[in-house]
Amino acid sequence: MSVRKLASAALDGTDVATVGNLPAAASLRGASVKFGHFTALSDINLDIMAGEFWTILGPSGCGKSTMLRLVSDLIPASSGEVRVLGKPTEAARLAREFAFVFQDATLLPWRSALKNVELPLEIGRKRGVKIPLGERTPRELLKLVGLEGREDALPHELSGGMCQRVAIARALVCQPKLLLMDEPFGALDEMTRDRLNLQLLQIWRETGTTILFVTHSIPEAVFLGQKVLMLRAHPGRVKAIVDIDMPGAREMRLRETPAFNRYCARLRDLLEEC
Ligand SMILES: Nc1ncnc2c1ncn2[C@@H]1O[C@H](COP(=O)(O)OP(=O)(O)OP(=O)(O)O)[C@@H](O)[C@H]1O
Repeated sequence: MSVRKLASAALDGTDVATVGNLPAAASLRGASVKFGHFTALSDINLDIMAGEFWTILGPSGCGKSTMLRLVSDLIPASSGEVRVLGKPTEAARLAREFAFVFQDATLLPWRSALKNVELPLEIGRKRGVKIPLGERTPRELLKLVGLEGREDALPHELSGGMCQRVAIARALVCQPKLLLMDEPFGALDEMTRDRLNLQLLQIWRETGTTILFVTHSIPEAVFLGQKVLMLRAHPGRVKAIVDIDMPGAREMRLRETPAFNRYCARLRDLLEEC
């Protein structure tokens, strides 16, 4: 069964943990998050299948970041269940099944681009964690994100977009099966963002990593996502899952097509209802 069919089965309500041999990259069953008396996320049921690219949209404070923090074991579910690659989130974290990219690149300023990318491997070795030999070395990852020749540059010698690309290379160094991205390009200018969108799609195709990507930008969500998850607020719940079905390559030209604009208009309407 293809990944796409598995995804459809999941969305039809089939228990994907038992569909075929492929576990969902992330699976949430009745998951809720409470901070004291405040419910940030309520009864979330989702299956994000291996290899898919999901974008997450929703009004400010609806729980987009909370959802990524929940999946990445930064916060526990107050009720319900969350699994990553079939494992409880803590086991998935310890097995380095996922990696996180934040809006701020959070590079160590005294380390070169290459040394920043190597950091998770060094930390892993010091902790005695066996890290699988990557298909790509840190140098090759810097090439993949378009930074060949800048390996020795310090973060202050790089632009914001370049620092974010180093952060993506660093996130990929332990070969995560799931990449969680919280507004990674939110602070960048539009042209840089567009360029990084194209590059991220190329990385996604080449690595086969599942991506969960939070954004405030409807065009960005439609351009990148195979599926857009729309959350509504108070409490954070799933408002809609919209399949983005646009044949052909995702190129910048796509943004001028009627199909693209129709998806944007539909999501704008959904957002207004949230
Ligand atoms: N540690 C915390 N303690 C208490 N409340 C929290 C905590 N973290 C998040 N919240 C609340 O949970 C809700 C969801 O927050 P979250 O950051 O996930 O929203 P978001 O959709 O990512 O917002 P934005 O789009 O503005 O970044 C908000 O009302 C927020 O104030």
